[in-house]
Amino acid sequence: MANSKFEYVRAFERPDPLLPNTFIVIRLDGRSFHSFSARHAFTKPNDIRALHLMNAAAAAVVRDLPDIAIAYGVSDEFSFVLRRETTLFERREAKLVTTVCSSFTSWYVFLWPQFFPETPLVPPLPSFDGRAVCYPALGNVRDYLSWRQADCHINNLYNTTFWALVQQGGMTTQEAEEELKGTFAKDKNEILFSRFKINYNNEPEFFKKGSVIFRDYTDVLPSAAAPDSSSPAAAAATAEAQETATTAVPREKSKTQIEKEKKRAKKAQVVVEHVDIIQDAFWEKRPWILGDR
Ligand SMILES: Nc1nc2c(ncn2[C@@H]2O[C@H](COP(=O)(O)OP(=O)(O)OP(=O)(O)O)[C@@H](O)[C@H]2O)c(=O)[nH]1
Ligand SMILES: [Mg+2]
Ligand SMILES: [Mg+2]
Repeated sequence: MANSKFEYVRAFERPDPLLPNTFIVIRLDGRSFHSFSARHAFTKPNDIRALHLMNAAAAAVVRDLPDIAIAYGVSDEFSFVLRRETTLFERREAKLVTTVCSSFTSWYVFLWPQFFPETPLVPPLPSFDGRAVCYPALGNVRDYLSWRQADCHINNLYNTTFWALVQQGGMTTQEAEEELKGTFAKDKNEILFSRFKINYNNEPEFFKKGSVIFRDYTDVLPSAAAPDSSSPAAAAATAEAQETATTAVPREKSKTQIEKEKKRAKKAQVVVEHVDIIQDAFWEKRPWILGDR
């Protein structure tokens, strides 16, 4: 069809590709969830139904998009980490962020009745903002996820103590806030234990650690954790490491390799765990998550 005289407006659109060869983290956060949670009578400090709903929506997004290597969620936020070599949507920022954000929101609303059968959604309906950040090194992504998990711990310890003072200690919210001003973690642990017989260490891992979602390849790929160093694959990996040590050219994958990986990703189970991702153990056990596998 011939171009219309209006078509020149297209030239005003700006390309927005994200930096190549970097991990892409897309973080979503619920809009005004302070009032949304009150309007829907979430239990305090943690509403297990709401957290399961967040996880179910995030797991559905991870299933839809095999390029997501891992996701981490706490409270009303979720971070999705895309593989360094992803070419999904030509790495266009707006397309990536809006797709992840709107799919997540759709799933959240769609699944709501399963998790809140007695509580109909009341407008303003839930919405989420989203942003993308590129991280060049694996260490940066590890630190990003550690930052979110450390935040989860700090907030959960504060909220658990705050609501114990209010719900069990009979304080007003203002009094509880005053009581906790300037306290350190050990003080909050002490308040919980001495006044309410709560040992913070025994609180559910779900609340203390947040939720980690990833594909579990242990059944699909038994050798993932310990590749045989004499295998052709290991030799190729060494050759590639030597090459990238001098050139750092982003690795192009063949179509067959991409197809193979897609099939493998489809077979793998998407799991939700509440585990430490700050220490090395989680990553050493699952090298495929942020590595090249
Ligand atoms: N009661 C309850 N509230 C929760 C729970 N999870 C999240 N929230 C609420 O959601 C808020 C999330 O915090 P923020 O994301 O910083 O604040 P927000 O109100 O969503 O505001 P914006 O993100 O700036 O739009 C918390 O402060 C809580 O009030 C929960 O499990 N139970
Ligand atoms: Mg929010
Ligand atoms: Mg938040």
